[in-house]
Amino acid sequence: MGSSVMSESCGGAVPQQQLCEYQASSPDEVALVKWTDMMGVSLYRRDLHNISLKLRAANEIINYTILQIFPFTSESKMMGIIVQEENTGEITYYVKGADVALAKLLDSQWLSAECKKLAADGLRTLVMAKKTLTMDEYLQFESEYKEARLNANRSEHTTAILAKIQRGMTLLALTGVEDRLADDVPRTLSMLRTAGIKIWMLTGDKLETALCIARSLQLGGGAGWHTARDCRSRQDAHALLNALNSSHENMDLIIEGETLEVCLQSYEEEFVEVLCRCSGVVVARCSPTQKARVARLLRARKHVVAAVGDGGNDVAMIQEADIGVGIEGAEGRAASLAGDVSIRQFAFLARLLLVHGRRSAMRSAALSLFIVHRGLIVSTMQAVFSVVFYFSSVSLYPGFLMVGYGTVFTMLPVFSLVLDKDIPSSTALRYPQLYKQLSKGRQLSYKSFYIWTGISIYQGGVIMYGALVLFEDQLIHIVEISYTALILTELIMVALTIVTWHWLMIGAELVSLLMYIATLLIFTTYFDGDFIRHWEFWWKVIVITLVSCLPLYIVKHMHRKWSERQYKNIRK
Ligand SMILES: Nc1ncnc2c1ncn2[C@@H]1O[C@H](COP(=O)(O)OP(=O)(O)OP(=O)(O)O)[C@@H](O)[C@H]1O
Ligand SMILES: [Mg+2]
Repeated sequence: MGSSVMSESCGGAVPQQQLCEYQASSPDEVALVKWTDMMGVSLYRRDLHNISLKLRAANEIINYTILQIFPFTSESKMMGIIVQEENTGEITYYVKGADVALAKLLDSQWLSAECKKLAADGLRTLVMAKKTLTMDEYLQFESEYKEARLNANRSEHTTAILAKIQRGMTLLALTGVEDRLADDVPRTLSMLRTAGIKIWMLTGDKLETALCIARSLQLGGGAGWHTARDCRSRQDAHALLNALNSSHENMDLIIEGETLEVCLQSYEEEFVEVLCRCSGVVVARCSPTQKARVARLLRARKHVVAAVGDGGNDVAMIQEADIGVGIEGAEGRAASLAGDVSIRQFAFLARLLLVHGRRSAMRSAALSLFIVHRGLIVSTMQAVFSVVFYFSSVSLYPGFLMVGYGTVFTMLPVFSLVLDKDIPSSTALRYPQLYKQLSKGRQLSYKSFYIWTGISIYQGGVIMYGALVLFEDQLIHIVEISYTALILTELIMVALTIVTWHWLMIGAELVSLLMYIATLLIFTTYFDGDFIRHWEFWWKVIVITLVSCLPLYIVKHMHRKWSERQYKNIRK
């Protein structure tokens, strides 16, 4: 009955089961249509205006004309359709939706008890109901509905008109569809948890279904699931907050979207604090806006939020989060189009975060620090030069050399750092706890910034002071020696930083070096060509470069050996 269920190429003499592929906005609908097919009633044809059903046993085709469709919205949590049977002319209004929504229309004790039973088994429940309308009733409804849709306050008016024909509906069926988890989901979640990531599940499902799924996913890591009781008022929220505050530190909490809303309205700060203390959080019956709100609340408290979703109802949350990950799958492409990153399976999330995420954080940090280093070292040299020459404003290097320094001589090796891999992918996946180190922010902290500032000042000072005071008195020779030492220092520093060599990195280093040697030989205006051929030039350059780089190499080597022994052990 779903407006979005479509059957393709079902006509003709070919047995339809072999050709049909059903498509729908929700996988539940496909499951239901496939099930009726197995039972002998198949969806034979479906277009915008007609539905044909085939009763296999009687070899009979029943045609329906679609009179109205009421699409699913997360506010109403149901969808409806009005159809007219072609032969009898009977008009029927069918509705299917969440039990909470339909329970308001049906007076059935049986329904809620059965729903709970199905949900406790982890099944996604849908309730179906129908009502037969006379032609007069339908025509009156149609004209009122049309009018309501033209009204400025459209949604309010249409809801009121719909409520009118929804009176006196009869329960038709209750279905429970298993939302089977993909194979690797529990393993992926446990890897992410080991990586220090807190996992919250926000779902539109019933509380019982959500709890069952959360258990099978082993989502909680605490002392057991605590179900937050319903809250309707500020007093309820206060009582709940007190109860939660006094309960176990490490509990796992499951709460309904509406209750969460009430609690947040009155005690936002306190409640978010309680939620953050829990080791597992599940919000059931969560509307798309509530999902987005949760992401916003956490971001406002300086947590980094990655939202992962696969349905249209996750789009708002994905857009609200720091990192939105959309999964392309049975529920369409809305989430994957909205996300910053799109993946095909939930299991790829582990690789996305633990390998690529970790690596890009490391690489961005290394690149940023190197760019600081590259700029600061040459500024220090200019400063030393100016100070020695009585604060004169003479530029140490002519513009052409400065351009060369910033581009062809150093750019390729520095940028090739984005190809560096500190550990192989398999190791990053085998030891998710390595990801945890990122959260300490050591890669790009004030400390690392100051260390690199210190290194730049030391190296700039050594190169310039060495070239000036220790060895030379001719300006062109000072320029030549210091500039060569500077380029070599930068190339050596890149080489010292690289952990895993990529052939492009070797290429970048060699190309830069060759370019520089070629420049030395060709541009004799800036360099004294004869001096380069002198052994004196080279040993001076080598001594200065060694003094600037060797201490760093020793310190770095010792640091790696001593302080990161644990980390080094797993670096294969
Ligand atoms: N196409 C539909 N027709 C009728 N009812 C639906 C439809 N889609 C969802 N529902 C009902 O509305 C409820 C809320 O749906 P919603 O799409 O917000 O979340 P969900 O699909 O249950 O879970 P998730 O957030 O994990 O995707 C569902 O649990 C279901 O009972
Ligand atoms: Mg859904």
